[in-house]
Amino acid sequence: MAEQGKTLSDLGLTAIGGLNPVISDICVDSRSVAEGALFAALPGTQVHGARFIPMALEQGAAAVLTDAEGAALARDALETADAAVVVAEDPRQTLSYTSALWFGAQPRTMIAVTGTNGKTSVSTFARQIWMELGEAAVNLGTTGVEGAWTAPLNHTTPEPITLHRTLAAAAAEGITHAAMEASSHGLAQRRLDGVHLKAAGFTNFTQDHLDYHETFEEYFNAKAGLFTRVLPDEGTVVVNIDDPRGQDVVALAEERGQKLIRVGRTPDADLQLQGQRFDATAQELRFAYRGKVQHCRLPLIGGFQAENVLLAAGLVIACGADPQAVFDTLPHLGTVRGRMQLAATRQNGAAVFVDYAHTPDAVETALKALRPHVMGRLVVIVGAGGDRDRTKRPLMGQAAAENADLVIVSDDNPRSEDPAVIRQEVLLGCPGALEVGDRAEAILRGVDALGAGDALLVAGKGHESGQTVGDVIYPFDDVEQASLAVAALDGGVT
Ligand SMILES: CC(=O)N[C@H]1[C@@H](OP(=O)(O)OP(=O)(O)OC[C@H]2O[C@@H](n3ccc(=O)[nH]c3=O)[C@H](O)[C@@H]2O)O[C@H](CO)[C@@H](O)[C@@H]1O[C@H](C)C(=O)N[C@@H](C)C(=O)N[C@H](CCC(=O)O)C(=O)O
Ligand SMILES: Nc1ncnc2c1ncn2[C@@H]1O[C@H](COP(=O)(O)OP(=O)(O)OP(=O)(O)O)[C@@H](O)[C@H]1O
Ligand SMILES: N[C@H](CCC[C@H](N)C(=O)O)C(=O)O
Repeated sequence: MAEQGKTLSDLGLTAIGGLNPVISDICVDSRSVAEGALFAALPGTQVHGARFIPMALEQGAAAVLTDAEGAALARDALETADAAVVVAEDPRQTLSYTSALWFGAQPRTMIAVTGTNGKTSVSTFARQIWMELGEAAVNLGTTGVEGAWTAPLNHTTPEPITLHRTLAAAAAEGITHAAMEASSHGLAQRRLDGVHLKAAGFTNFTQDHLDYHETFEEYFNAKAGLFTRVLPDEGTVVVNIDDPRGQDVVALAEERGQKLIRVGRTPDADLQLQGQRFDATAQELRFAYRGKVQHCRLPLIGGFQAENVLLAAGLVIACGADPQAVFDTLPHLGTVRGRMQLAATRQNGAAVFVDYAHTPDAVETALKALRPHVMGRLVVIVGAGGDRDRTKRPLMGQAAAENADLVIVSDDNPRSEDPAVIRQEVLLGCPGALEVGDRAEAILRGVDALGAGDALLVAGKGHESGQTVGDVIYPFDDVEQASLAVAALDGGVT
């Protein structure tokens, strides 16, 4: 855990004029600055944190970390105070390195996964494989810290102070292995730059977050930073080469001389998926690792989960595990919370699945993946989040209409937006759909529509436990609502 009594130079920082105070704490929000703290005044999307330097100094900050713009903005306050001032070209990156030094410990074997979809799944499977092999492992991301030690997280990739506090706490609890999700926001903001990775994975690249990244290329470049900046030269890149952008990641790794494990269906894959057969609850896999054929029964729904599992296996192998021992764990893997999770079954055998598909590609992938497990019709509930990329809404509706037999458009975290307007934008892509704003009612209607052999996919919220309307988070759980709907219609059988 963080030691008191570290000086600026212990944290890798050099102040103008050589001041080197002992630091009591590090923080990014002026409202929580304590006496003797280092305040990182970061350029933000709304405001430059340097505006709050006077407030931080009044509260007793012993040092300020900022960029040249911040130093200029707060010149008067800084000139009259006796705090140490560190000016960095990229203060977010500097803060990441400083946070790593402040908290000190990290689990000794760490990997990170990036890509539009599949990060939570891959990091969860990697953690499950490690635990099956007897390692004390966790995964960190959208679903919090899970595994041999648990803790809640508010972000997929937490900002560096929270991240390193969590990694140090995990290490103190004896955790030796950690699989992390690297979101594009986290990478763009250099949140992972102080993390010591042995391997990094790439799942796929499709549309999301165009509200934050201005172009597709900027979005890809943010993700590429995991391989070009965060992973060291001696690290291993594990990449899904079936995705068109996977080849770009291969090229980046080759440029740096990093080791590579290619995963995919094509013959040049090191870990090659050769065949899949599906039944109601599982899939049989045939795959080969460097030419040696393997068979296993994977107790998971959805063909794409096999890609995620093989990527996870590749990452664990990249960290030194014996490949055959890794493959022997695969039949023991479990469903990732809220990802193609069987939530309830009707008396007539119809199944209700909950999935976190919240991008056009994920809606298409999830529906296509369910087809071979389902004999009858496919019903889907789809909606899009407020205050997020608007351009994906009609595309999500279209993906639903093209791949399901009945589409119900409902609400999914409208946040500050008018839910009816969001639904209209989704409906542009699926004009024939049923519109049921209230999500509990939509689930009830979806379950009611199921005949024998049919299935319902409740898409978008996965593991989430709330519905955010305005500033209020109402308790809401798709899995629970699915059970309630089945109980209401079938008389208590779930
Ligand atoms: C859009 C985004 O990523 N914002 C992050 C960014 O905030 P910002 O640039 O908007 O901050 P700002 O409001 O302009 O303020 C600038 C600076 O002034 C500071 N400040 C502000 C007010 C004040 O009174 N005093 C003060 O010191 C702020 O702490 C900040 O450092 O920098 C802050 C830390 O400095 C982050 O906490 C914040 O993450 C917010 C909370 C967030 O919600 N981010 C989401 C979008 C996110 O990162 N999501 C990803 C994506 C997940 C996915 O794949 O879907 C994730 O990894 O979770
Ligand atoms: N390999 C994949 N290819 C395409 N779609 C996928 C893949 N893996 C998962 N998905 C879809 O994406 C959804 C989210 O999966 P997961 O949570 O693993 O991704 P993620 O990248 O962590 O997303 P987020 O960062 O937004 O939480 C799943 O519920 C599924 O619908
Ligand atoms: N991490 C993603 C999750 C979206 C999940 C969906 N339920 C929504 O609220 O849009 C985001 O914040 O964009």
